[in-house]
Amino acid sequence: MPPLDAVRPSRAVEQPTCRTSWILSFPVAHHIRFARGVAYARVAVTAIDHDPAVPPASRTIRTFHPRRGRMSDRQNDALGRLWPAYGLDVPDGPVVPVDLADLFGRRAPVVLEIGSGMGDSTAAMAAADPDRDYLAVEVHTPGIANLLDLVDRHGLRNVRVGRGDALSLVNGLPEAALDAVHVFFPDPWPKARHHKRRIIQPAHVALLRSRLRPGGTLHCATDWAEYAEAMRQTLEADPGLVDAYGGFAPRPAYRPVTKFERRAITAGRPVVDLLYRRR
Ligand SMILES: C[S@@+](CC[C@H](N)C(=O)[O-])C[C@H]1O[C@@H](n2cnc3c(N)ncnc32)[C@H](O)[C@@H]1O
Repeated sequence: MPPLDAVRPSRAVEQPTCRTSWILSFPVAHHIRFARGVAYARVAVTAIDHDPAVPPASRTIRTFHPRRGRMSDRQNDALGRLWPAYGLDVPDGPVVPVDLADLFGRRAPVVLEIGSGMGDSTAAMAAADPDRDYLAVEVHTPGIANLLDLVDRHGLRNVRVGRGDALSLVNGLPEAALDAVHVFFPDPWPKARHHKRRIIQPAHVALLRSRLRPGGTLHCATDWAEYAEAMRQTLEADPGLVDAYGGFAPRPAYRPVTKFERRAITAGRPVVDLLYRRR
């Protein structure tokens, strides 16, 4: 079996059509279910329970760049075959409740990985940690397809892949639903006028924290020094979080070194980890 980071994209691809895609009209909420490996949408009329302490995250300012992608035949095939069983479309607009036990077919602690890129870290961590479920969220289709291919090749049953804005997905999760949230090497948006697009900012952190169980961890890593300091200040300022390490932490052994991180190391940019717990 090839190493987890051996896949290289090589061919242009259309956006996939997914059996879980649908258009929603407020106030009817739709509920995602998986049965016998097939995803389908069910109409439910439950109201969504918003935490009034959490300011709504902006729906117009995106934290990601639109990117074109190329995919290998293998990734195309993985996307077509595995999306119905492992994929979760995250629609824009109205909040859609996500039932994690339905999604994974069991009740286990869930790790949310925001911006999973090509999915190498997610696949490696999920393989090493079968007692927890991993929900990766990405907007970049080749990365999603690559992760599905890794899931297939490594026989991972504890991974699901969301396609869309992670903040929309998090809004649809119940309070305290997550064991951990990973935000590894988020886009740094270095220009001052773009800082509002950073994923680690007070409103987003409050939202993420609200979905962590008490004691659950928010783990961020970055190679961008100025963003690292801004992250530290933002996480310190959140009244519901406590620094689990006491400043920048060394890379925990469970976090694999990704291609992206290797590039940063080669370029001489030090990498820092930040680990905070929900009180
Ligand atoms: C710089 S890459 C890092 C990828 C990966 N974590 C790694 O370490 O290799 C950041 C990724 O986050 C994704 N991203 C940014 N904001 C997102 C959001 N709101 N929802 C889903 N994905 C997002 C981007 O598409 C991009 O692939």
